[in-house]
Amino acid sequence: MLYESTRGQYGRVSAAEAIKLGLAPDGGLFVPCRDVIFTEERLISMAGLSYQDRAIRILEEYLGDYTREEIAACVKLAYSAEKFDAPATAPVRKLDDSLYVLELWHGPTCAFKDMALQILPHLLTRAAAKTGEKSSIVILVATSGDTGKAALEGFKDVPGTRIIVFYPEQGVSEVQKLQMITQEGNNVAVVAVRGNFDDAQTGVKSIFADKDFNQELQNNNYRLSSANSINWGRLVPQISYYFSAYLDLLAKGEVNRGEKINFVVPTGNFGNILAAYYAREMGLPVNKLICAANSNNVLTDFIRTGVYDRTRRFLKTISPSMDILISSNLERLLYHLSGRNPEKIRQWMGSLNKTGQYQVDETVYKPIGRIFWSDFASDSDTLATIKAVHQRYGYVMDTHTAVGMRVYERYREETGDGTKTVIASTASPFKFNESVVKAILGEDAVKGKNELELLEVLAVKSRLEIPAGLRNLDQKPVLFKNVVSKEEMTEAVRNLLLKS
Ligand SMILES: N[C@@H](CCOP(=O)(O)O)C(=O)O
Repeated sequence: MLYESTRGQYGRVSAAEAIKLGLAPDGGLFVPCRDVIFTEERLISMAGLSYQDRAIRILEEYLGDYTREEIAACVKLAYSAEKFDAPATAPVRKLDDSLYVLELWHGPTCAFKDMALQILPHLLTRAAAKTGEKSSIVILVATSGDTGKAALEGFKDVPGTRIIVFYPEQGVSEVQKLQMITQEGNNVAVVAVRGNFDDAQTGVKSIFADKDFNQELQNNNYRLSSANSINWGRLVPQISYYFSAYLDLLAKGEVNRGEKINFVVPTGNFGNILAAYYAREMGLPVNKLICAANSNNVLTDFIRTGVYDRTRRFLKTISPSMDILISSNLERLLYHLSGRNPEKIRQWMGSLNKTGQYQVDETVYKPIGRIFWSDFASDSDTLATIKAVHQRYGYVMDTHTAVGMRVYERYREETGDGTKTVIASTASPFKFNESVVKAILGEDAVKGKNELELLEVLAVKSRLEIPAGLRNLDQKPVLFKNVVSKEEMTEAVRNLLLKS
């Protein structure tokens, strides 16, 4: 399988090259050059397999220049019992006869990002070897909270790599921040940015685009790559869990052969839902992909109108990982739906850059309406949903998952569609415990307590164990205190790599 850039100004590359580069040098995103289709028979034959074996079947379709043994070795290292505290890796919980929750947060950092970032370092180091890379790979990450910690955990102490994570100084939860600034490892760095996630992501993308700086890095034996979902190696492992969820339902007799289901995906950078789109295109029986946004509802407006407009106030919400107005992965969807038209993509992305807006044409807008449905949930909706779900099902969900749940309720009210539905649960409730405790126990329960004290409160109330990765965070030394403006991000990278 070869990969091409959505902007059409860079040659086709192997999977290893695409993963090593992260972002295409013309500013585009790498996408597979041909479609991958799983027949119904093939799908059914995977129902009895473990998560690991299902993942191998998906990955080998896309990573043609890796042997099955190499993929299997990467999968085994990534999805082991030491790393994931659920035997099923990504278990599906049943809430009622037509509603299920796919828990994607049983990895070391308690967010769905582990599903990809536990395997990406193995894929990337092999990619470097396959492409004869001599330089150290420097992973630059922009995070709104979850990707950063998951990438640090995945890449810490990986030989031949360095990792630098930029996060919005005021834009992540206390737990998320502590997880990152206490990160140990001989190749890691964490930098706060005065600004929001979009500033951090735009800053990272402009470092990738800065030819002189990249040359300077090359002269010092460094090559940049990415661990955000702009990197195909981040996205492709995420396809596996949609297959796995469906196969679990099939294996348990919850769905019949060929029966379609809906997926609800809380999303900000459009990576998670794009992985679900690929799964659907590959033949997974999916009816609707329900895109759940928070009050930064740029994606909802886009899906409803075909107009992408980021010229609006950036809001800080209680689902901070989704506080994003520039959703990078939408570019891949538009590329596919426009019939792989790089001119159109350049036009729309150019307009987004210049004016903050673009409008897609009918050929793209129509299939979007057929495949996707979208709505958003405000913070008060989110809190009310956590409480209602806890009362109704005894199930505790985090704020991002609750956004998904609320949007699903609206979907049902509006469409009457009773298709079985799986909500992608993107983070452990312990990670956003302040809002979760407030929702379930009321305002007074959080008064005067920090998020680390609230872990205990939530553990008692939910009768769940505090995940290992979140315990004792306050006793770890803070190792990173650097704060920069978005204009200083390149200099921060230079200082970390070339001057220290
Ligand atoms: N929600 C993300 C933002 C970056 O998204 P990614 O999927 O492209 O890594 C975060 O938590 O950092």
